[in-house]
Parts: sequence; C-alpha cells; structure tokens
Amino acid sequence: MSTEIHIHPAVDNGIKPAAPNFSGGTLTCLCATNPVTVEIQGQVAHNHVCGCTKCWKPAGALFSQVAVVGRENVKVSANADKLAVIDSSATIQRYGCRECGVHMFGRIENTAHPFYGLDFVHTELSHEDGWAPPEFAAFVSSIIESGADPKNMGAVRARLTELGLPPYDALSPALMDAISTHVAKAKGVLKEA
Ligand SMILES: N[C@@H](CCC(=O)N[C@@H](CS)C(=O)NCC(=O)O)C(=O)O
Ligand SMILES: [Zn+2]
Ligand SMILES: [Zn+2]
Repeated sequence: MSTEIHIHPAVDNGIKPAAPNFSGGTLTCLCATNPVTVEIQGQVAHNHVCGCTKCWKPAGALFSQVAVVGRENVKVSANADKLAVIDSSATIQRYGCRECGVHMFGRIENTAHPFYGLDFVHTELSHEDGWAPPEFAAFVSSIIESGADPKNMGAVRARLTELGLPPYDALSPALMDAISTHVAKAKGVLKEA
C-alpha cells in the first residue's frame, strides 16, 4: 500500500533496529572531496521524522529524519570551515555545509529553552548501523509548505501509521508535555518535583 509515498530512505524499506550498547559514529556530508565530518559519542534519543521546512531532507524525501544527542557528545572533526549557520534567527542554529547543503548539526544557544543542551542530528549521514530508529512523525501538516499536495495528506498519514510512526502536527505528546512542564516550572505555575 502507498509504496509511491517517499517518507524518508531510512524508513521506506523497513526501519533498522537500534544496536544494544551502541557507541556512536561519524556523520559525513555529501561532498565528494573534503567532506565535513562530525563525531557523535554514544546513542541518540527521540529520533523521529520531521515534516517542517527548516529541517534538512534528502532529495525526494517528504520528511527529514532527526534525533537529539547531548551537545558535549558532538564534535566537528574535519572541514569545519565549510560550515555556516543556515538561519541565525531560528531557535535551532542549524550548521550546514556551504557546498553540498547538508545540515551537520543543529544547536540551541538559549539556555532557557526546554531542549537546551541537546543538539539535533541526522543519523543517516553515518555509515554505522545501530542508531536508535525513528519513533514518530512530527510537523506532518508542514510538508504542505514544501509543496506536498494537501489532498494527499490522508495517504501520507496512513503510510506513517503503517510504518509505526504515529503522525503528529507538532512534536509527540510526550515531548509537548515536556516542553509545557518546563514552561510551567519557569512560570512558577508548577512546583519543582
Ligand atoms: N510550519 C513550520 C514549522 C517550523 C517548526 O516549528 N519546526 C519545528 C520542528 S524542527 C521547530 O521546533 N523549529 C524550531 C527551529 O527551526 O528553530 C515550517 O514548516 O517551517
Ligand atoms: Zn558538504
Ligand atoms: Zn523540523
């Protein structure tokens, strides 16, 4: 069913499982020469596919695949001079390769942000197997802003559900709850546990 819908190469032909005790890997941009490389120490969390216009998507994919990892576990290891911030006004500062356009990592600099301390990475840029697989689909309605046909959204959501990626139009309920809990504590509406 719906095989013509290209969600993302990491999920379209079956989702690979995480490896126990996975120790991390190297992300490499798409440049044939002098690629930018980024070392990730350890496993990622909250991997998901994202339909928003700001996250980097491989050619032909409706969604990006993006996960988080502690910023202390992300190190640019080659050709850092090719990186530039895509949109300095965005909450997430996405560092992309100026030559091939791939986003190597996204970083939040606002220390008050609920996700401060976490970097956003695309694990498909690594050759290693064993990364934690995507668990849900975020910002599904946003694919329309990249040109997806609004009339096809029922089929897209059905395909995501079939793949085991529950579709949401923001983040997952667990992450939305975590954001609101952080905000409520900052406002004093909710007492620290
Ligand atoms: N509809 C918007 C949604 C953008 C959006 O809110 N993206 C989410 C998921 S990545 C976000 O947290 N963005 C923060 C940022 O880009 O800095 C779009 O597609 O551009
Ligand atoms: Zn590149
Ligand atoms: Zn996004």
